[in-house]
Amino acid sequence: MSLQSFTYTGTFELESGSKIKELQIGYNTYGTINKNRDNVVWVCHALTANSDVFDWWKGFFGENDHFNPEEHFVICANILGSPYGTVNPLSINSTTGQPYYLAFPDFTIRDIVKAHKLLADHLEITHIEILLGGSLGGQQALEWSIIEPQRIKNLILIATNARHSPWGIAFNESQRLAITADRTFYANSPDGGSKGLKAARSIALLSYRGYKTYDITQQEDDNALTDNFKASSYQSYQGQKLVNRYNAYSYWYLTKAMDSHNVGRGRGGVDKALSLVKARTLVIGIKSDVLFPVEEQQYLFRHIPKSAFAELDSFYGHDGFLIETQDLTNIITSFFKTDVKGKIIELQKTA
Ligand SMILES: CC(=O)SCCNC(=O)CCNC(=O)[C@H](O)C(C)(C)COP(=O)(O)OP(=O)(O)OC[C@H]1O[C@@H](n2cnc3c(N)ncnc32)[C@H](O)[C@@H]1OP(=O)(O)O
Ligand SMILES: N[C@@H](CCO)C(=O)O
Repeated sequence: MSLQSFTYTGTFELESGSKIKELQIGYNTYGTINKNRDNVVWVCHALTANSDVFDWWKGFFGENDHFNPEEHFVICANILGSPYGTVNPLSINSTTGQPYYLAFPDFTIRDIVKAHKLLADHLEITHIEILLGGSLGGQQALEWSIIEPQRIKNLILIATNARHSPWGIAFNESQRLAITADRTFYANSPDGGSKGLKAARSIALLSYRGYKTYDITQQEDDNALTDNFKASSYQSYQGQKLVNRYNAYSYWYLTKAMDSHNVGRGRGGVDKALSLVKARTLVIGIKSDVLFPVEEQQYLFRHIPKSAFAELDSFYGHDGFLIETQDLTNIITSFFKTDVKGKIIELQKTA
């Protein structure tokens, strides 16, 4: 179904104590909820995706895919701060009548999840059969499973972590430095900071892919070349591709939200928080992921009570979670066929 919208008319209080009035949330649904209300699949999207999961996760979500509207009622909501239908820095601040831009309040992964909860309540979804997400989406899914263990039956965490790492924060800070080096960022206009955003995305790409990805896809045949390399134009192209569909303000705030992720904050530490997850959990890591290395998912596996672990082999690195849809389908199919506790799922490769 096309983009739908829900506006929470109460005052939405953020973890920082700041408040947002009239929280608008854009979301997509696919399929129909069944009589027992036990076919809900809720997807938490990653950094720059949107609620149209049938568009960006094709091969995994779609008419003829593993998660299809015939069997499942799929929901994906645009996250707080993202520019695809939910309140974000380019939205009009009802108090001033002007767009927020840099007056948008800082928010955390917990605030993003709090908005998901409001939407779930509004849609009367008391039971989520499967909650899943990769990367920043996995951070939300994990956080949600800790605060509402009764609502979530199965949890699938892909290429994610319990607490954002110093390495991940450093990548985000370098991207923010690129954005703020573009002084137009402070102009508070829809395309402010575009050049900075382009540079930021090219930095991010280095963490989403890896040496091997570039070696395979951007290798030169011409030994005589001294300039104008494919790898250079690729960086520039990917940076511009994001500028064409996103804005520097949402990106800046969302990278800050990612940095804030720590399930142990105020809960007596990460291990204690992970022990609160009641969902039957599948944790998937990607061998070549340099941003969320597989040790982070093994850690989740060791500390979430009813969990299984699988490793996915992809030369794409972290972004493999968006691309290796057949392998994801195979792993998830195996997971739902077995009753697992502390099980390592071997990936069954299809020819
Ligand atoms: C409204 C919307 O568009 S929403 C978009 C949805 N996006 C999301 O949800 C975010 C999540 N998705 C992603 O991050 C990405 O789409 C991924 C990871 C799934 C795939 O990344 P892609 O950029 O498609 O793949 P890849 O890294 O192979 O790059 C291919 C692109 O780079 C171009 N390219 C490849 N090599 C070069 C080069 N040397 N120089 C210039 N361009 C190059 C290709 O022509 C291709 O261009 P296209 O995207 O216009 O077709
Ligand atoms: N490529 C992903 C970020 C990595 O999780 C996105 O742009 O959402």
